[in-house]
Amino acid sequence: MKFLDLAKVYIRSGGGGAGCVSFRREKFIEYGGPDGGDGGRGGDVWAEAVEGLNTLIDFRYQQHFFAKSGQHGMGSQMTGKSGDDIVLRVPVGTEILEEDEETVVADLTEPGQRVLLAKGGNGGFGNLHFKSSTNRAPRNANPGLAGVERTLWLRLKLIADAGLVGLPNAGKSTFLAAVSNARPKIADYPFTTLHPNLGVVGIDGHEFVMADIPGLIEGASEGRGIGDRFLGHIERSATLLHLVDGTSEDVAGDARTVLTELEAYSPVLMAKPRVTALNKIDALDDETIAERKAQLEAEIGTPVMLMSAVAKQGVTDVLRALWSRIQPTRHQDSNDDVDAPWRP
Ligand SMILES: Nc1nc2c(ncn2[C@@H]2O[C@H](COP(=O)(O)OP(=O)(O)OP(=O)(O)O)[C@@H](O)[C@H]2O)c(=O)[nH]1
Repeated sequence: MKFLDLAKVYIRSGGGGAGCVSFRREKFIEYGGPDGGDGGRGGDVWAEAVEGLNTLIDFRYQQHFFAKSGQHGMGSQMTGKSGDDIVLRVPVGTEILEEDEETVVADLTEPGQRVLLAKGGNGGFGNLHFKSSTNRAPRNANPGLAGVERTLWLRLKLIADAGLVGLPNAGKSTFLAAVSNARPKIADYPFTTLHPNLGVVGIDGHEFVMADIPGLIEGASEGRGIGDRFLGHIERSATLLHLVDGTSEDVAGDARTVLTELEAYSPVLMAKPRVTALNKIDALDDETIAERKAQLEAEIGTPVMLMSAVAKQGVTDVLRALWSRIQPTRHQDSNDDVDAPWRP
């Protein structure tokens, strides 16, 4: 699944139709009064958050959204037809920003939430409207109001329950593929994960969303590598899974690198409940496993779980540990009814 988290769209609401100047013309009726109808309203452009979407990829193929203008008014008091509204269907969690990429127009956090992005122009009045006691044959009508044109950014922050962090090649993609419905690209070189992937994980009858974030490297929070671009996606998640490659000679140093980056990027991320797992234990003998587990625990100061994504060893325990940290936040969400994480 390809993931696009930023999309630029050009929108325009429809202009209003012009009012009509017309007079009633019928046989045997002389000086029929004005009967010019009003112009139709132009179509609005709306955005609506819908469930079941988790990327903005559709907006890569279509970027222009122009609503139709209203039709002009006609004789015999006929109002012009209104232009149809257009609705941009976006994933829940999409922010809409002005062209400057900073000013927030809307933050769509609930399914069904709608925001008017550009209002269609009103139709102009036909000459019927201008009839008065002093002017029984008005020859004036209003033009319709013009539509509104805007350039906007759509920005999607993934709201995953669990975020996967670790150095490139720690095995994050392999793990996500092993435990979820996601099928990320897996390869034996760093930075395979150019786009974060989302997967739905099932454990003991519960489901949660896990996001695979491209590998962090030293200096990522200052803009090196590509991990930093995606750290924002996991800012709102309930917990993090830190995977450490057990085949590395320096597991403590690897873990330190990742934690330093998290700390530098955001204290919020650092403060999240975290599960740390030593991965790829299928490739190690027992002695090495024990040694590296001890080194890692000494470095981070919390217990380390043992796991192999490939051999599916220890995986269930890791998922249970994650779920035990996610569950309390779900409870809280349903009570407060605010900022509920997105559910597929
Ligand atoms: N032996 C062993 N190899 C593993 C395991 N998990 C992953 N690998 C291998 O490690 C390499 C990297 O795995 P990925 O899942 O692509 O790693 P990643 O952390 O997603 O890497 P980036 O996407 O580059 O950040 C691949 O060759 C995997 O086959 C495991 O449990 N055991």
